[in-house]
Amino acid sequence: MKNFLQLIINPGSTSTKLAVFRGNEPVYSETLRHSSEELRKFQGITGQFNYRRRLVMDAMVKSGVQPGELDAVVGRGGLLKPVPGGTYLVNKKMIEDLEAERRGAHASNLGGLIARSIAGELGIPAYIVDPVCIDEKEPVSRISGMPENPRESLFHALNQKAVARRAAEDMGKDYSEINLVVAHLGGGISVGAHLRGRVIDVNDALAGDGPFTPERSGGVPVGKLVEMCYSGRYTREEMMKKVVGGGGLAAYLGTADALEIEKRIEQGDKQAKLIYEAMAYQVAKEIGACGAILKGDVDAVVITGGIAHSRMLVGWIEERVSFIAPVRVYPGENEMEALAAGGYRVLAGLEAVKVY
Ligand SMILES: Nc1ncnc2c1ncn2[C@@H]1O[C@H](COP(=O)(O)OP(=O)(O)OP(=O)(O)O)[C@@H](O)[C@H]1O
Ligand SMILES: CCCC(=O)O
Repeated sequence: MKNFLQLIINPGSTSTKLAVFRGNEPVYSETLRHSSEELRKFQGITGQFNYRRRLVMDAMVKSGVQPGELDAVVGRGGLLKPVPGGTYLVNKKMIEDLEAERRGAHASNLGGLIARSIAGELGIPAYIVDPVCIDEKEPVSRISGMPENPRESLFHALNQKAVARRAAEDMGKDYSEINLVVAHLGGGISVGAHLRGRVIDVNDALAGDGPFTPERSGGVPVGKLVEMCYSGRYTREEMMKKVVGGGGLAAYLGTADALEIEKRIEQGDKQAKLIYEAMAYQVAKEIGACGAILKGDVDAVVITGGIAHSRMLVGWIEERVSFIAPVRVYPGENEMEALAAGGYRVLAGLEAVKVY
């Protein structure tokens, strides 16, 4: 393995994670937390660009790594037009789309913007890897029943692809020769059908599609939703908050923290158990749907994300889906490693860089 030095930047809604990787080893890592009071001072997400860039540069100084030694800067991206999976060069067109928030606002948009800004000054390439807008869906999966409102692909592509590759490796296979159902269970939830290395269907984790999550409503009865929107009882912002940010576990139980909910269940809270088990039920139902999409030809069901740490929740899911295929659990997310690996594959010439 060559010793390429990469700066990795992963902006989330409340934090910016950064790391420096030499080859595939992290030599420095830090999570910069941003309070909501701090972020409120800025105009939307793009308005946070200078603030977060400065924090990243300060952290670089602390790390002792000389910027001049870097071979590439890799950021997590971004709400762009739909693209196939891979490592993309951050080019002018991508910067224009990210700055204009052409597909929407998302913290990961800042990944490409900050990466390009730092790399540009150093005369080295900036990349993004497996952005949330990866779209490998089959045409049939896009039909929703409402022509103006097709089903789109917005999901935890970086972690889903990284964990799928890892599961394949652990099974002694190549990702491109097996079929997997991958469920990412975090603040948002996405469940994807991976057919020989392509995510041919997945719920849109941002639009209120699929299972409910710690803080999102997921798919709800749509007729009643329309009635609520026109009832005069809620503003547009209040309705959006019910879908993303204040839905799911947070709406029923007042917290999005699965650990806190498990504590309540252990103390005998029946309502907490009902709602938490319902989330597992909906995830299992979505996994079953992906099993049908793959025509039952599934090599493994893979469960990942922060909540995959939970034996209770994973146990409930396993009870319902283990008939489909063996269940493999990879708790947490490996986004920093996945970004570094994507940059490395291109720097080492193992994979061609994609152009947006
Ligand atoms: N050991 C654990 N057992 C159960 N739940 C856990 C554990 N550790 C974290 N969680 C839960 O995982 C959830 C957060 O997951 P994660 O950190 O993957 O989300 P995120 O990164 O904020 O969002 P996303 O994954 O959608 O990008 C929270 O509900 C948290 O309580
Ligand atoms: C769309 C996937 C990332 C997120 O949940 O914000």
